[in-house]
Amino acid sequence: MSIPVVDFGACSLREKDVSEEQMISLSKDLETAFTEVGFVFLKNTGITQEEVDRVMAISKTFFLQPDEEKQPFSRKSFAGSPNHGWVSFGIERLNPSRPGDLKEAFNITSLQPDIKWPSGAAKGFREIQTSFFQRCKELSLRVLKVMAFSLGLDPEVFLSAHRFIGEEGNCSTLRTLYYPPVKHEEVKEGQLRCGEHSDYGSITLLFKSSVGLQVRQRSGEFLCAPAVPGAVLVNIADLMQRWTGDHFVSVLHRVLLPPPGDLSTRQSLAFFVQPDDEALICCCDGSNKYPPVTGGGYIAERFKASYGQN
Ligand SMILES: O=C(O)CCC(=O)C(=O)O
Ligand SMILES: [Fe+2]
Repeated sequence: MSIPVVDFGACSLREKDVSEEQMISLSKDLETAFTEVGFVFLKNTGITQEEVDRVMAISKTFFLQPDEEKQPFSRKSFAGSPNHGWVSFGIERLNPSRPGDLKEAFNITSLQPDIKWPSGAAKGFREIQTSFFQRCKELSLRVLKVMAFSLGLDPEVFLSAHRFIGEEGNCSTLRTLYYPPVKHEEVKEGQLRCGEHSDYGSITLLFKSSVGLQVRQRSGEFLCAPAVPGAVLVNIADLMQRWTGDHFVSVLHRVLLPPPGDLSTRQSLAFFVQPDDEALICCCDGSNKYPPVTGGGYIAERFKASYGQN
């Protein structure tokens, strides 16, 4: 089955109210997508292509600077926010059995006033990224509400565990990714732009500049995600699968290399939604299939498993 495209217009950020009828129809569409594929394209979310382009443009300006300019913002150099900051090229392996991913990234996890931000050539970076973070937060909360409705749950069930997105006590992250041109003669065996992985938290919003993303289907085969202009790709992450007793599925995905000779760059923006650190996540179907876990505890374990001591 391909990734469904759903019109989210009724719940768009431009709308204040949504009728019961619209909610029923939308929630059915999301439920089907999240149980069968784990991914959905949402059209008419209220987040415009111009907004996305602005974030990508300032991000690219940052990434194209020499490494010395980016070094002061390295991940791990922000006390109290270990995931915040710049991840240099080739360092991360989302699939630990492959060589390093051919990408660099900047994670925006902390919006605290004392955080140091890039300036100079990347003037405006802070304002553009933080305002996009807030837009993604608003959209995520709307999606979580429809998801709860689709499961016949109290609409607050997910929202009440996501009270502090963008504040202390919640590690939701806006990650801007840059994939430079691929020099095929230097690529190691098995190396990709981004190795197979599933995301950790509740849901992820993904905005991308071009094709290359593949999503694993039930059959085990990887399916190319098409370009759907203006749409936001939303996927279920691991903690949400656990939360729903495996009803919604979190699936592997990866980013392939471009064909030899194609020297284009690629960019994407991922908004990783995580529950609050203190939120207690119990299977929402009452099945107790998995023991309760706190949002913060679960994420810390996952980071430990994939990064070890680094
Ligand atoms: O760049 C992309 O299209 C996907 C990135 C991704 O899946 C991730 O960073 O978790
Ligand atoms: Fe991902």
